[in-house]
Amino acid sequence: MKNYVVVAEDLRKSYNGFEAVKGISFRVKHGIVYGLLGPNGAGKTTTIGMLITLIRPSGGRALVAGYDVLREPQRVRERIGVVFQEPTVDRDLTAWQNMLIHGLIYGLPRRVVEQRIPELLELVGLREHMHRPLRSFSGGMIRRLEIARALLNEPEVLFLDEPTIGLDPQARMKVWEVIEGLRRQGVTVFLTTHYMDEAERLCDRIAIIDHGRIIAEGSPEELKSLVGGDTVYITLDTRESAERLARLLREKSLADTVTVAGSTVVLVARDAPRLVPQVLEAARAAGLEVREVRYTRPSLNDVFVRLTGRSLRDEEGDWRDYMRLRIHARRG
Ligand SMILES: Nc1ncnc2c1ncn2[C@@H]1O[C@H](COP(=O)(O)OP(=O)(O)OP(=O)(O)O)[C@@H](O)[C@H]1O
Repeated sequence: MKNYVVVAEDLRKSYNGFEAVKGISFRVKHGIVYGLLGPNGAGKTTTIGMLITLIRPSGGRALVAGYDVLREPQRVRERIGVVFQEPTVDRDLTAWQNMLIHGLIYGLPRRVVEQRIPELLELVGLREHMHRPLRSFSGGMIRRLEIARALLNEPEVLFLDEPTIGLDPQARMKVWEVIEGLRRQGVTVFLTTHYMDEAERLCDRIAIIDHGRIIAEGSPEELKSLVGGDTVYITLDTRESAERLARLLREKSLADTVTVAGSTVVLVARDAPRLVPQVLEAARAAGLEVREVRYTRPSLNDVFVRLTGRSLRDEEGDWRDYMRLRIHARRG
């Protein structure tokens, strides 16, 4: 257990008989960015709430920084940093004042806090705005300030609940850069998100959560390998050439599946970057003219669709659910 900063074992939460988190287990090692990825309502905020000791689990257990969230909540709180979905700053105060008050409430010595504020604001790119009231800050700047503030007590793990929700693309990018910087410095981060690009870019490991259950866990690469592989498209000059190449590739068993669509050979294989040179060499040796090669790698959304039959993208999910409801309504 010593190697892990966060351990959840069969963790559960019911709200008046409704089980929002249905017995989840995972372990987070030191120094990594760990993501809980899932659609709205999957149970992410409830899970983070239990880990940060704000929501009382109905069952199972969780250890954070080595302490039990139910039995030693105070010890847990001293060792974590938290940024909530909704900002919890005082907009009439400056960045510096917000941080100072937080540090003092935490019981840190004033001298230590005053020394750390400029360092941390530097880390999140806000040092030159230190003495401006937050009223003049954008949403992205406030989020970065909250990250800096949550680091004041040098937490063993930083919890971020949907760190870029509601931010414009540029502001999201800056928050991502801050999180990447923390990872380089070895800070352990536990974040929730429903954005798969965010999870894919930031996380070393991801647990995909749906309807209160973890349905898959692993590195982004491991998760994507569940989909079955990359798709490679090789376009030749004619259909006959494509069929000749397809026969050759089948004989060599280079790919899991080989099909022909017009003058294009379509392959599904585990590792496209390794396969493509071999395919080109086979084509060249047979005197076939390759006009275009491209490949796509599976996304985390493909993984989610494969596991649940639904898309992780909100709009699509909502639309599908809506259509399903309508179809049921008509049938009914
Ligand atoms: N205090 C509560 N009382 C009753 N039901 C709740 C409560 N809090 C959450 N829920 C329900 O539990 C389920 C999980 O909610 P939760 O907020 O943990 O999901 P989430 O994945 O974080 O989604 P979001 O990002 O939209 O908050 C949802 O169906 C939600 O309606």
